[in-house]
Order: sequence, then structure tokens, then C-alpha cells
Amino acid sequence: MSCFLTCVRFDDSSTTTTDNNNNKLTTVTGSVSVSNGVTSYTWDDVESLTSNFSTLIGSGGYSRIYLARLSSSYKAALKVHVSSHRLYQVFRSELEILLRLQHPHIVKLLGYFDDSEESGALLLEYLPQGNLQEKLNRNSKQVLPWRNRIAIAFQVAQAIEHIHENCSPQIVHGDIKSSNILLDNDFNCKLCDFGSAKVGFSSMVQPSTTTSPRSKQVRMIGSPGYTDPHYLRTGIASKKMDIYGFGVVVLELVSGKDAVSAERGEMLVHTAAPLIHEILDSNSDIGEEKVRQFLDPRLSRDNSLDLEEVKTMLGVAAFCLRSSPSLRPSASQVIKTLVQKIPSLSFSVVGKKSDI
Ligand SMILES: Nc1ncnc2c1ncn2[C@@H]1O[C@H](COP(=O)(O)OP(=O)(O)OP(=O)(O)O)[C@@H](O)[C@H]1O
Repeated sequence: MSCFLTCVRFDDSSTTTTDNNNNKLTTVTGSVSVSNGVTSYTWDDVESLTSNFSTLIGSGGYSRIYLARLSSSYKAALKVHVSSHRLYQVFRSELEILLRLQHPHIVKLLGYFDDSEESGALLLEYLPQGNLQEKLNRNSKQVLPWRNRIAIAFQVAQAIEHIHENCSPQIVHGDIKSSNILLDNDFNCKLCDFGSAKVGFSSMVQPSTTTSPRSKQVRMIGSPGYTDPHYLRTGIASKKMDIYGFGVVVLELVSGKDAVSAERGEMLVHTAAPLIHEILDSNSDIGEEKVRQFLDPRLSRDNSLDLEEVKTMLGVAAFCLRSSPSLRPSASQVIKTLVQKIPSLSFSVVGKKSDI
């Protein structure tokens, strides 16, 4: 994979360019164009693009995300990985994967900084509405309409299908959760954070825990409330662990609840377990009353709400959350079910052509 990073081409003319609206982009010294229109930046560039890291827009376990400006109207997000040798490997892995990906529902890489030792930063397209978890939060001023919720589920399924089925070698994201789903102003979504992703054969390999005490310190991937119990038991990362995480996201979209409740620490998959069992036992045919009890109460005045669609979403979640990974659907089966049962979604199917 390292060939993606060695195909670097110096290009003096790239320092002044224009965006889609013909606005002049910031001239940065020392930047270098690499493949797919991605630019390699120096640390001075990074400081200037972020006005010395003046606006923090997000943070995660391993990084801080700052607002960057490529022109007065063209914003970007700069993800700076915490400086350490181990996290440098996480940065490199995320960079190499993003360099290979181009999909309407996967966050776009615009550039990066790499000191080749322990510091790195990714310049990403900016998603102004933040992440899905914040949008679904009860304290969010705006209630995300039902129509947008089904579109988001559908778009995330398309992003997962792309990495699982259209990329060679395949990619397992490893951390599908609502805070890794970013929203634009129209509430279209993009999957982000490929820091836990596994590529190809490595995604099927169980981490060794037998050879030495040091090798027992395997970094488990995933986040509380979303982690596939099968992965927790075996340590084997597979595509079906992404499908499990997707199932939890669908429960969040329907219920408006967090994957782990902030007040009581209760997991949504546990709260939803009786309903899920009933769906699996009765083959989706559950009573309206039970559906309404689980549904986000803020949707009660939403004209776009359709209880049959809610049942479809719950049925999809139930199958994605089955304890045996082999009984969970693939991403393309999820897409097929959604299109069959919610015909309005078929207008937004993204072409299947691989970009890799
Ligand atoms: N391109 C972007 N545009 C807007 N906001 C972003 C962007 N990228 C990240 N963010 C914000 O920063 C948060 C953290 O980003 P990200 O998940 O990539 O960081 P991380 O360190 O990998 O987190 P984690 O702890 O999940 O591994 C996101 O949930 C989102 O709120």
C-alpha cells in the first residue's frame, strides 16, 4: 500500500488554485500535489490554513479537529492526530485508506501533513452540520425529520457496501457509530474516521494473544454500545462487525436515543432486545403500539412519518444485530431491502462503479 504515498509529484503551479465557485484558494508555500487531487502540506501550511488552530470543531480519542480555510468561502476540517509513535501508525493507516476512497457518502480527503515520524494531520472536506449523534441528541434545537433519517440509513449502507464489496482489497471500517457519520446542510451524510479500519486479509485475522505477554496488548477496535459481541469474544474483525454497528445506528435513528444512555449507562441494544426478538420471531409483523413505544417521541408531529417504514427500519436493525455474524445481511442485502420496501429511496441509489 505504501506506493500510494511514494507517487509524489512536485507541482509549483498548484500553490494557487480555484474552488468550484472560482474563488482563489489560499496560496500555501511548499505544498505538493499527490494523486487524486490530494495535496501534501508542510506544518507551516497547516498553521496558516487553520489560523494557528483557532477553531476547534470536534475531538475524538486520538485526534482534534480544527476548522481550516482554503479560501474565504471554502472551508475544510483538519484532523490532527495526537503525536505519538503508535498513533502515527493510526494516522498512516487512515491516510492510506482515504487516498484510495472516492464515494459520495465517504468523507473526502483534500490533503495531509506527514512528518514521517510521529505527527500527522488530514485535511478533509468540511461537513457543516457536524455528526449524527449530536443531531439526534434531545438537546439539539432541530428535530431530524423521518425522511432524512431513512435517507441517512440508506446512504450509510451505500458507503459500507462500497468499502465491503466494491473495493479490492475489501475494507472493514471497524467503528461504525453515529458520531462517525457527518452531515451536510441538506442532511446528506458521509462516513468518516477510518482510523480503526482493516484492509483485505488482515480484517479476517484474529490478533495473536498466545506468543508473548506483550502481544496480549492487542488494540481492540470499536466503541461502547456499538461493538459486535462476536468480535469481543473472538477478536476477529469482519465485515459483519460493521453491519452490527450499522444496526445500532438504525436503532438510534428510529428511537432518537444514544447507543449508551448518558444518565444510566444502559445500552440501546439491551433496551431494544425484547422488541428485536419479537421482530425476529414474528418476521417483522409487530403491533403498532410497540413500534410507537420505541419511536422517537419528537417524530409524533412529523408529517413524513410512515409507520410501515419504521417497521422496515426496525426489521433491518434486528437482522443486522443477530448474534451469529453469518445470519446478518450484507450491506447490499440491506440496500435491496430498503429499496424494495421504501420505494422513494430508489431515486438516491449511488452508482456501483468502483473508484479504486
Ligand atoms: N470533516 C469534518 N467536518 C466536520 N466535523 C468533523 C469532520 N471530521 C470530524 N469532525 C468532528 O470531529 C469528531 C471526531 O472526529 P473523528 O471521529 O474523525 O476523530 P477520532 O479521533 O478518530 O475519534 P474516535 O474517538 O471516534 O476514534 C466527529 O464526530 C465530528 O463531530
